[in-house]
Amino acid sequence: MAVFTEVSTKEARELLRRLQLGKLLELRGIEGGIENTNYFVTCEQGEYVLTLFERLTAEQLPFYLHLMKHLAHAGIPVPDPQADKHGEILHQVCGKPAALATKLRGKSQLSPQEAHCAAVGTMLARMHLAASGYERQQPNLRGLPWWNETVPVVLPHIGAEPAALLQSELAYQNHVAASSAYAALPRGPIHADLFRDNVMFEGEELTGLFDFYFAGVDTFLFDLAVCLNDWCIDLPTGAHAAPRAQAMIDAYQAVRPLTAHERALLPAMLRAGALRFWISRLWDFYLPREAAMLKPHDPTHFERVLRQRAAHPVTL
Ligand SMILES: Nc1ncnc2c1ncn2[C@@H]1O[C@H](COP(=O)(O)OP(=O)(O)O)[C@@H](O)[C@H]1O
Ligand SMILES: N[C@@H](CCOP(=O)(O)O)C(=O)O
Repeated sequence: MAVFTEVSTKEARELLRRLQLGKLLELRGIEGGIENTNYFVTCEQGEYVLTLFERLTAEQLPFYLHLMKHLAHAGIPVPDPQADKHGEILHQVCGKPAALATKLRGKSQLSPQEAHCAAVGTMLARMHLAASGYERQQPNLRGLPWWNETVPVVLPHIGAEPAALLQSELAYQNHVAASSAYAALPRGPIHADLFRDNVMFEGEELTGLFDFYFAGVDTFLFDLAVCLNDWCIDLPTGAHAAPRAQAMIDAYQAVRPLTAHERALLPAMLRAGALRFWISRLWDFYLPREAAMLKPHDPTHFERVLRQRAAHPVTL
């Protein structure tokens, strides 16, 4: 379940009144997700998703919500946060920061084929181009500084062999980040967590991207690497799935061709993407939040992906 905070119909009605969206017809808690409280809200004006932010602060949220609005205006199918009569899109519900955004149609495609991977590649590149015009700045809060802070926190919990890999990979990524090739990578606002469960499909048509709450300014290549590491691998082994990866990369490049530096650094960013989620999963696993936290994701999955990426670099 992902209802950490119960929202009453009275509170939902009050929000709809402020947003002038008409009468509440249905309020239903959403089971998926691990970060926030989510409800489907049906009202006279349509269907929406109400999110109460459990971890992110009111200072961090405007970057994500305005990015979603910017992308929605640019024609990217993302949830569009609804404003009150003052133009405010960050609200308060049950004393927590909250947003009400349009509901996307479709459902997650958890067993993607080449056509789905191509659709993600196309939309990711379109999103990067559209996001380039977004002016607010916020770094990827799960980027290299967070890895450097968090690795020492999780190290005491894991065995000698994974600990050695974690430390050596972190050293390698610090080295890459200090290089001139890395400094030359195109960057802008990225989604940074575009896994299979954050994309909607109807058949082979991609109908939406959501869950922008790990977004931040980082390299576009890192975003592509995160997608390749989830959509284009064999999940049980973590091995690269070449046909799906080629479909995603070709579709991405048809919209935004990769630069020479991006092509050269793809193997390093595939390792960076695996390291990022290995660290966050270790952190969630060994230092879970109190109360209603769900079963954490398996950290060893991204250890396997990282080992595969290091042993079999993918070159373009
Ligand atoms: N805008 C949306 N349109 C349709 N469904 C949504 C939308 N936002 C969230 N959902 C549904 O809610 C679930 C949980 O949302 P998610 O953003 O992944 O939560 P969390 O941030 O807690 O991980 C998703 O799997 C999806 O089914
Ligand atoms: N995609 C991440 C976890 C983030 O969860 P989400 O439900 O908010 O996308 C992972 O797999 O570790």
